[in-house]
Amino acid sequence: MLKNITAEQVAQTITPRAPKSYKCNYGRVLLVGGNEQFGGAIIMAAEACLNTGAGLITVATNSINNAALHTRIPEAMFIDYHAQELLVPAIKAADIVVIGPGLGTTPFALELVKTCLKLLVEQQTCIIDASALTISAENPALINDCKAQIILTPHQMEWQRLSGVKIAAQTDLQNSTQLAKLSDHATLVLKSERTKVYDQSPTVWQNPLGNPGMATGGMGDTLTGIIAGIVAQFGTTTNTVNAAVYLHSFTGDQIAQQDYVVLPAKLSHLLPQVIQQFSKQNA
Ligand SMILES: NC(=O)C1=CN([C@@H]2O[C@H](COP(=O)(O)OP(=O)(O)OC[C@H]3O[C@@H](n4cnc5c(N)ncnc54)[C@H](O)[C@@H]3O)[C@@H](O)[C@H]2O)[C@@H](O)CC1
Ligand SMILES: Nc1ncnc2c1ncn2[C@@H]1O[C@H](COP(=O)(O)OP(=O)(O)O)[C@@H](O)[C@H]1O
Ligand SMILES: [Mg+2]
Repeated sequence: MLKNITAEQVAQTITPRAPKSYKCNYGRVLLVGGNEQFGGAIIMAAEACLNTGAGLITVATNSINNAALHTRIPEAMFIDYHAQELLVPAIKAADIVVIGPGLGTTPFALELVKTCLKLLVEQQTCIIDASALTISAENPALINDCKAQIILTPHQMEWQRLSGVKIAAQTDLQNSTQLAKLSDHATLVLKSERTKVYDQSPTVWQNPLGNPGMATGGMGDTLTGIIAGIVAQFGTTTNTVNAAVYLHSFTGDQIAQQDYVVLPAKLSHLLPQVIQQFSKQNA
């Protein structure tokens, strides 16, 4: 059954912060990605995650990206992703691990995906995006064996690679069947001009918002960061994933009222205001 995500559901999910709280109440997120070529992808994901309100953010990336990361968001901590002795404890300490934006598909990237997916446990959430999806397409057991709660965020070509379902044949029934084969505890955010969210139930959720100004590089990296930030604070459920998808497009639509193209950085900067607006609706 196809249902639209609604503003009311989002407002119910995004609750105001408790006065007696501190950073560790809002989730510890580790973002892994960004090679020599694609550092911007993991920085955009981290910036969106920060602006969504995650309590503590660490970025494990190529060291070449450190200066750019800290120029943009000094709030984020940095780990060189080659440093196993730092990476392994960071994976174990995280509530949420994002893997893939700008990671590339080299043998080293494959080793990183393996390290993350094998170490994670049931209480953690892993958001698998971009290059990590392409890598998993070649190594499907990685997702199947991962114990963490899984959120997959493919665009249509990434989903074709991962599921084997051709873009033209990506109907709800096919996607649900293929998702269940990949993992019995994964949520699928299948991105398009009208993104749909699939869990292991017969209900498929459709995002009613979004605009073609959002068709620009980095927009999916930004969504990944928002999903990480929302689930870090409000738990991993279909509702929280839906809320993140909705907030991303809602913010993009606000910007497109004036702007021809929706820049990911601008979307990220508007997020704290938009999320505050939703949090106050049921206060
Ligand atoms: N500033 C940066 O550093 C950026 C780096 N990026 C990274 O670049 C790497 C490759 O990702 P890409 O997605 O660019 O490349 P992919 O090769 O995974 O996907 C692009 C290909 O898919 C096809 N395609 C079909 N339907 C599509 C759809 N609905 N949306 C998108 N593509 C569709 C395109 O024609 C193209 O051939 C990833 O690691 C990604 O994170 C991107 O996130 C863009 C920004
Ligand atoms: N025409 C469109 N209308 C609405 N949303 C769009 C449109 N084109 C792209 N998007 C959104 O932009 C994002 C693109 O994701 P992705 O292709 O992974 O980007 P990138 O990897 O470059 O960051 C998705 O969230 C998608 O829903
Ligand atoms: Mg992408």
